[in-house]
Amino acid sequence: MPQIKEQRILDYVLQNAVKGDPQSVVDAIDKYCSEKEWAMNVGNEKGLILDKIVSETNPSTALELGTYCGYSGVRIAQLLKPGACFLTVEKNPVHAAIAKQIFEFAGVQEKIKILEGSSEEIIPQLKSKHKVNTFDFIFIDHWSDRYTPDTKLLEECGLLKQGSVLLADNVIYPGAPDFLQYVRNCSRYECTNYPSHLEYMDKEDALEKAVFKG
Ligand SMILES: Oc1cc(-c2ccc(F)cc2)cc2nccnc12
Ligand SMILES: [Mg+2]
Repeated sequence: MPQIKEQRILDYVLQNAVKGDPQSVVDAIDKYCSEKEWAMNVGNEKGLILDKIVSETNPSTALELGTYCGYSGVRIAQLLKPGACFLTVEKNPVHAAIAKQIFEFAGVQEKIKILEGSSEEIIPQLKSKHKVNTFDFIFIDHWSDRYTPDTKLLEECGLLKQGSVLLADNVIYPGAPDFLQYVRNCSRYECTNYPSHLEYMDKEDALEKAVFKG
């Protein structure tokens, strides 16, 4: 019995999903986390909303804050057009290592680059070190107390352009009240709320989309 939950999730994927089939990896993680052990993947209900917004945005450049085991990274990567640049930031090296193996098994490792470290340390390096100009799409799913400071940091670092789409998970549970207050009261954002439920639970949650107006 592997010692940590994330390793057990990876083992379940390796034994139950189909190598090179991203959707089977997503489905296997959802099956394990709804039947065996809860984990903080965005899940299928919110995941379908994520899919719709990624497809509508059709980003050339995408950023994810909070990789965890790579569940949302696989969902996003499978929707990206060829040649799109997708970076995902993960502070926890153990989780980053699990996500790397999930991406490789799903066959999306060529589409996605994991940046290990804290968002506050990595965001200021994105233009210089990672040759990024601006992001078309950003999925915010790390720690809710970083949502607002990192959004401001993205603005200050010139990483947003007119039309950049920010999509934040967990704005109801665990909650990101200061982020909602910031983007909903800032004239530079056009906000839309997508009511849903906490992954694998009946608890209410929601995604918030904030489109940067420039
Ligand atoms: O989707 C999520 C859910 C939770 C979470 C934790 C504990 C609970 F009881 C309920 C929900 C934490 C998260 N942290 C970072 C990114 N996403 C998260
Ligand atoms: Mg989340």
